[in-house]
Amino acid sequence: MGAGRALSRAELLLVSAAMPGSDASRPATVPALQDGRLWTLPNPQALATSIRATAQVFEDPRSMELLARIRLIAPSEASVLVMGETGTGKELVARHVHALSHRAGGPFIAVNCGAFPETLVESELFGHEKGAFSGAFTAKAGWFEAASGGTLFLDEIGDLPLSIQVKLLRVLQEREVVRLGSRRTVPIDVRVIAATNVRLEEAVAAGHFREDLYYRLHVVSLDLPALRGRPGDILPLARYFAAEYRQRLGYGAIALNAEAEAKLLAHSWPGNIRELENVIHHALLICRDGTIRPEDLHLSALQGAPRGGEAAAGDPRARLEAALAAYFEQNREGLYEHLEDVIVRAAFEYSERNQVQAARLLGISRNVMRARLIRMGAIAALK
Ligand SMILES: Nc1ncnc2c1ncn2[C@@H]1O[C@H](COP(=O)(O)OP(=O)(O)OP(=O)(O)O)[C@@H](O)[C@H]1O
Repeated sequence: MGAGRALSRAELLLVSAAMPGSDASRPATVPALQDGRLWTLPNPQALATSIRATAQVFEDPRSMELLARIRLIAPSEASVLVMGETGTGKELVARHVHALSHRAGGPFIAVNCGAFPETLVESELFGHEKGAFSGAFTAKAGWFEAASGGTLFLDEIGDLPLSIQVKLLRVLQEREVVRLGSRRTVPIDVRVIAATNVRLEEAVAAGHFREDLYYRLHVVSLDLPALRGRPGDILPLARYFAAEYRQRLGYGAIALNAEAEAKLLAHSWPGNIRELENVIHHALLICRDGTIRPEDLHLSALQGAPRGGEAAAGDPRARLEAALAAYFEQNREGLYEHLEDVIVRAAFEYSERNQVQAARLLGISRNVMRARLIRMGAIAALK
């Protein structure tokens, strides 16, 4: 891997998987950058557990109703529209629908429609042929093809430009895609779950969202209540996150005292479950002798305005990008070297420390892989 070479798709995938906060909607773990490290490595076991179990807390009666509805609709093939404020668990619910459907053995692909400019979103969704536009050096399947046999989760569907909405409607009706720059139709076998945190009816009335697409997606809908509307979930979720992070951080037993619980119950949770998760994670890092007290709970001053939490905290993606830009500026010299180390290490961990598999994943020889791991101190020279 020579300096200055562009990263391949496999490498980029590994890097993005290894990035904390790689999901645009999650707050980035920017402090890691200040330690002079770009990415922390995912713990494959923790990752596997979270994906396998997608442990969920549904204890409030409203959540239990939701769970019953998920179970009811999961086996059907109908498109689903998941609605709810930011952080209410739309993606988690979509994964659950997928896991309980006949498509559970197929891929689940989650895409944030708002994260791509109009010019890119079309080729990302539907794919493109080589030479379809400047920069299309190779042909590429889009998300619809990639999700074949499984589920495509289209988050922030309300952000799709109108021109793409027309095309999406066609694809859903015809069940086939045409890659950009091609005339050939490719049949697709994908269930679409779309999500929105804006009222799509209002977007339809304002002319920002096509009515026909709205009805097409709305065959089945799941309306996720805000956390303040399901108070019975607050403490079970807090305990769940405390246990989860305690384990990840390797801490001993953790308990919330009664005053801390009362403080959690009194808050309005504008950032919903994601905010609660962050609050508990933070509390765990600063609490003493295994007890979370009210002073360990740093709650936002905002009161329940949809999307308010995120706006006040600043767009996490923008924060990460700014931090990355600063880091790139300061570390131009060793950057590629560093990226390569991250990729090699991530591949090694993903392959459960199997050198042959890791080498295969990156398309390099085992000897190169081994030499690299020794140089990085990841394995001993005489092993
Ligand atoms: N019922 C639940 N039990 C446990 N954890 C949950 C539950 N619902 C959501 N979470 C967790 O809360 C966080 C936010 O959930 P998720 O990303 O699904 O929300 P979202 O509504 O898709 O957010 P956004 O609108 O910002 O895309 C995730 O870490 C998720 O695992």
